[in-house]
Amino acid sequence: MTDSTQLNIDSHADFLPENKLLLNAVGEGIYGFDLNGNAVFINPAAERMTGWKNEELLGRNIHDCHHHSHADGSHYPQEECPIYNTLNDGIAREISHDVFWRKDGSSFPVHYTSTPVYKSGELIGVVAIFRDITVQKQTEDSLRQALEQVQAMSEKLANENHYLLAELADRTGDVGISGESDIIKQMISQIKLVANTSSTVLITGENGTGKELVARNLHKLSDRSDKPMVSVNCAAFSPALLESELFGHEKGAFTGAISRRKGRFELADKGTLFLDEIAELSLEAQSKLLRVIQEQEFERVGSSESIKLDIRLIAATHHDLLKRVDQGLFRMDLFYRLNVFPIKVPPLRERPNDIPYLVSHIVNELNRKLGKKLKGVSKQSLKNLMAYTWPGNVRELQNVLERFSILADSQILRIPKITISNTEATASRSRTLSELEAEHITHTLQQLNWRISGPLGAAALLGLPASTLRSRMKKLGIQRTT
Ligand SMILES: Nc1ncnc2c1ncn2[C@@H]1O[C@H](COP(=O)(O)OP(=O)(O)OP(=O)(O)O)[C@@H](O)[C@H]1O
Repeated sequence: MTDSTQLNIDSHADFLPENKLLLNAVGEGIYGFDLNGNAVFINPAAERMTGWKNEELLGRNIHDCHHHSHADGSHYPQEECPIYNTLNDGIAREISHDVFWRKDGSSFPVHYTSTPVYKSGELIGVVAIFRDITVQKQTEDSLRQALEQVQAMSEKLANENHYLLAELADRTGDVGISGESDIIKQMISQIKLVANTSSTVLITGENGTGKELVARNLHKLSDRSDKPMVSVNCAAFSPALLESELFGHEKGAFTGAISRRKGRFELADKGTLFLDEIAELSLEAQSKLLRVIQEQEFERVGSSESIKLDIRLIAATHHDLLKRVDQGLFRMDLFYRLNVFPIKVPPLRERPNDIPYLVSHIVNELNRKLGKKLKGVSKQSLKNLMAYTWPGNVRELQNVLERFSILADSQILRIPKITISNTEATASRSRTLSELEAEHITHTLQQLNWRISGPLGAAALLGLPASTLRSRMKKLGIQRTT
């Protein structure tokens, strides 16, 4: 039997390597065993690794010195030792999950081979060659740990992503418009009809009715849904800033333009641009917008280079735009360009039957937001909510439910009758809108002990910024009475 897994030598003396220099030079530890399992040579690397000296082991059965226990400390009987098994059956072995023990009682992981040695076809001993694989094991362990961490992180990210997508789907999904009234069903079918075209849509409706929600659904149901929907609230910028916000600017186009900046039009290319509060655009910005719509191209502020665009435009306003046209505040040609497909979002008072659906949707959202386990509202509460006229529409409903959710001490919300104060007492004479508004604001303030701002303040309940509420109070002459 001659193959690469056995050593063949001519004389017993040859079992001791002729070239001691070579034996001394190799980095692997080498033990030679005779047929009785006694050590016949030990190289310096083996001495270094185990701490056992040549003279301590020569002529001895050394399993008990360096191989007496498994890594967990349990006894390692000699009959099971691969090196001694090679002595018995002459079969070479390669082992990588084992430990050798040092003289000082510590152990180290080893990779070793046990190779039979033959002389004239007869087995005369075994050579064991071993390597300390501590560093390799440490590297493997840290790699495994790193992989486990990466896997845990990737699972966490996947879960978060799933959660965020679910939240997003709930906020903006194609079923995110709650309501079963005919008027809402009709609006949803209009959305589905026009979503997948490139037609410009003008969404009108009172504050808080869901115009932005409609815009998100139009984008989501369109074939542009994998591209961004970029929103701009035209009321949030001064005319000069709005222009650079929409069209971007070149470096140095005006004081403060320290670098070139892309505008929202460019960012929305191939996607949807949602211009909220469109009635607030200055006449100058209206002219520019008209040109972009007509020519599908524009220039950055401070540049003469035209940039081509492919944009689906959606605009929204709570104003009566035709009235603004009459007043000379809005360009008629722009109005007609925007009003290609009008969608009117009905006020909540025209669809009280949607309130139960909205309440259930909003309570679910509040449970997530506030970490509560609310089940809904009581029957009487639902009646009370359906009897109210909701000047602030769905946003006001959200605010009322949030306020009662924060205060709730049971899983079923109890909401008292919500009234515009003194409605009954003065019902016989018709009142102006300002009077009604003043009464409603005063009543709300009284209920909240005249707190204006903060989550439990009147501004939040009325769905207005605190600054707007203060200016409305000033205008309507409302002062604290209690
Ligand atoms: N039918 C609906 N189903 C579920 N949520 C709705 C519905 N309508 C409105 N909402 C929610 O009410 C809130 C107000 O809606 P949104 O911001 O779309 O109103 P808006 O008309 O754009 O208001 P504003 O004119 O003040 O900007 C949002 O949180 C929106 O998700």
